[in-house]
Amino acid sequence: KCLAAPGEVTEAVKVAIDVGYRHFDCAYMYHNENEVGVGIQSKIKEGAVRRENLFIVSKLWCTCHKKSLVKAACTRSLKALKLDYLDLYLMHWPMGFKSGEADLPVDHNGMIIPSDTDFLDTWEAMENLVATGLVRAIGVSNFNHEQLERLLKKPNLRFKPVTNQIECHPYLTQKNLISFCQSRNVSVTAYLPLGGSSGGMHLMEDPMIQTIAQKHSKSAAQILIRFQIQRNVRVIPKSVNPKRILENFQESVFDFELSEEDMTDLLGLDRNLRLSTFPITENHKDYPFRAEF
Ligand SMILES: NC(=O)C1=CN([C@@H]2O[C@H](COP(=O)(O)OP(=O)(O)OC[C@H]3O[C@@H](n4cnc5c(N)ncnc54)[C@H](OP(=O)(O)O)[C@@H]3O)[C@@H](O)[C@H]2O)C=CC1
Ligand SMILES: O=C1CO[C@H](CO)[C@@H](O)[C@@H]1O
Repeated sequence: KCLAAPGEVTEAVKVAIDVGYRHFDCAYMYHNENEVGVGIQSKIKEGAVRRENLFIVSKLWCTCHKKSLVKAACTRSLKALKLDYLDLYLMHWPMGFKSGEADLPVDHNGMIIPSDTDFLDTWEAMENLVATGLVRAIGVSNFNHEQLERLLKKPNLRFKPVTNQIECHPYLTQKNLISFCQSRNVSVTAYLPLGGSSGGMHLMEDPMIQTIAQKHSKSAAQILIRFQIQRNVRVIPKSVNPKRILENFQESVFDFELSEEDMTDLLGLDRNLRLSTFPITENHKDYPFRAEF
C-alpha cells in the first residue's frame, strides 16, 4: 500500500485482514512500513490472524544495493513491520543509486546519481538473507527479460527469483515478459493493476472494460483483477477504502469467469502505456525500459 496517510494505512490493513487478505505488498520506499506493522501487529495480538498465515513482502530500495548495506536495509523494514522474517523480499529496481540520506540522490540536472554496484552482487547479499532466515524467498521487480535472464544465468546462483513484480494492466499487457518469466518458472506479480490513482490513465473508465463489467454485473476493478488471475498472474490492487478493499477481494473475483473473447478483447487494449517510467533514472546503465520487453 503506498501513497496513503498514516492512520489510514493502519486502518486499511486491519480491515483487509478482517475481510481475508493475507498478502501485503510493502516497501521501504513507501515510508509507511511502521503503520502497516501496527495494523498487522494489532490483528495478530487480537487473534484475528496468525503470522504464519500472512504473506508479507517488502522491497530493497536502490540506495542500498551495496552488498554491505543489504542486511541493514532488510532489518530496518522488519523492525518497522514488527516482524522477525519476511515471506518475500524484492529488489525494487535493477538500478543501484548512490547511498546516503536521500532516497533519490540527484545531480544538478535532476538526474539520479548511480552507485557502482551490479545487481548480481546485490542478489548475493539478498541470498544471504534467505540463508540466515530473515526472509523466506527473494525476487525482483521492474526487471526486463534481459536482466532477468542475466540473473538466472548467474554462476553459482543459490536462490532463484520467485517472482518479477512489474506494471501490468490491459494498456500494458506485458505479453512477452510474462511468457518469458513463466517459461523460466518465475511468477509474475502485476502492480498498478487498476491503472493507479486518479490522474493516472482512467483505465476503469475504458468503454470496453465497462461493457465487459456490465455483462458480468461486476465493477471495472473486479474485471481488471480477474483478468490477471486468469493469466496466472499474481495481482496486488491497492485501496484504503473499506468498501473497495472488499470489492477487490476473494468471492467477488473468484465467482465468475471471463470468456476467451473477453480475454482477447482485454488483451487487445494493449497500447504499451507505462505509467511507472521513473524518468529521472533514464540514463542509468540498468534502466529497464530501453529494452523492448
Ligand atoms: N514494484 C513497483 O515498482 C511498484 C509497486 N507497486 C505496488 O502495487 C500496488 C498497486 O499499485 P497502485 O499504484 O497502488 O495502483 P492500483 O492500480 O492498485 O490503483 C490504486 C487506485 O485505485 C483505486 N481503487 C482501488 N480499488 C478500486 C475500486 N474497486 N474501484 C475504484 N477505484 C479503486 C485506489 O483508490 P482507494 O485507495 O481510494 O480505493 C487507488 O487510487 C501498490 O500499492 C504497490 O504495493 C506500485 C507501483 C510501483
Ligand atoms: O513502488 C514504487 C512507488 O514509488 C516509487 C517512487 O516513485 C517508485 O519508484 C516505486 O517503483
